[in-house]
Amino acid sequence: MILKIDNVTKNFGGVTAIKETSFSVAPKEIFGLIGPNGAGKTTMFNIITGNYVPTSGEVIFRNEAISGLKPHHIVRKGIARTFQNIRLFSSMSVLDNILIGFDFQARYGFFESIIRFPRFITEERRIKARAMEILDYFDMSALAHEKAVDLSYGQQRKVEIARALATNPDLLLLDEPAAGMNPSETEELGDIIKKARVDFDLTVLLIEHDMKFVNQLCDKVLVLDYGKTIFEGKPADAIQDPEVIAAYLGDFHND
Ligand SMILES: Nc1ncnc2c1ncn2[C@@H]1O[C@H](COP(=O)(O)OP(=O)(O)OP(=O)(O)O)[C@@H](O)[C@H]1O
Repeated sequence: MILKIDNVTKNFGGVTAIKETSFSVAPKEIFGLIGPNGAGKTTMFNIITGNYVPTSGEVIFRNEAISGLKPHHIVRKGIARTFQNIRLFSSMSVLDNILIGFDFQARYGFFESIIRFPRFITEERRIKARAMEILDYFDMSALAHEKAVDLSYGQQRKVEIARALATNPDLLLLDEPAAGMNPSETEELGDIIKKARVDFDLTVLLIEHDMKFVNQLCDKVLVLDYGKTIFEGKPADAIQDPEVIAAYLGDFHND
């Protein structure tokens, strides 16, 4: 298993956002975390990425306990994420947004970067070339010098994913990647995620409300309700499960 959530609980004052939750994600799996609003999905992401420390329990990534590590250390270990609300630097170019993802990887020191030692310049060229390759992979190289804010919503979501991939992760966390997308953008996104899993050797953990998307994309899902697991298994079985249907108040039948 690449990721193991071991009996994690997270309390905020009197609110228990996650209660004694355990699950494991296998390498190269596309794993969906689903559940109604307030179920604890984003809290779980924040625990995995080091933004929150669990009240109890442990997050194990590639056989190493990582709970309590700072977010930038966790990125270095190979976990990247996107956010529910797009967090691009809107007035910066698409390329510069991708380059931010590379920042932590740079192998030069502070003084080298000021004096612009040859090693710094070579490294800068290498990183730019790699960023352009990633943009090309997303069919967006023509947009490299556009401001992020001038892109469509679907394109901005793709840039966010591209930036996360620039950190060279083994595990990619996507928080509602299809939110606000139209059906054709959603379909394209699903294809990209499946393709990137192979081409970037990725494991994907995603939060999503669009059950059609989840059903087509995810190998496995975990359904949370009020911080507790109510279902774990195949998405096609989840949407038939009475407890899951009750928790979502029949939402699945709306599309
Ligand atoms: N920083 C915080 N302080 C206090 N309570 C919090 C905090 N973060 C989350 N919660 C609470 O924890 C519970 C779970 O919230 P969380 O955002 O994880 O749910 P979610 O499943 O991601 O919901 P949504 O689908 O609406 O994003 C909610 O009751 C929420 O109010």
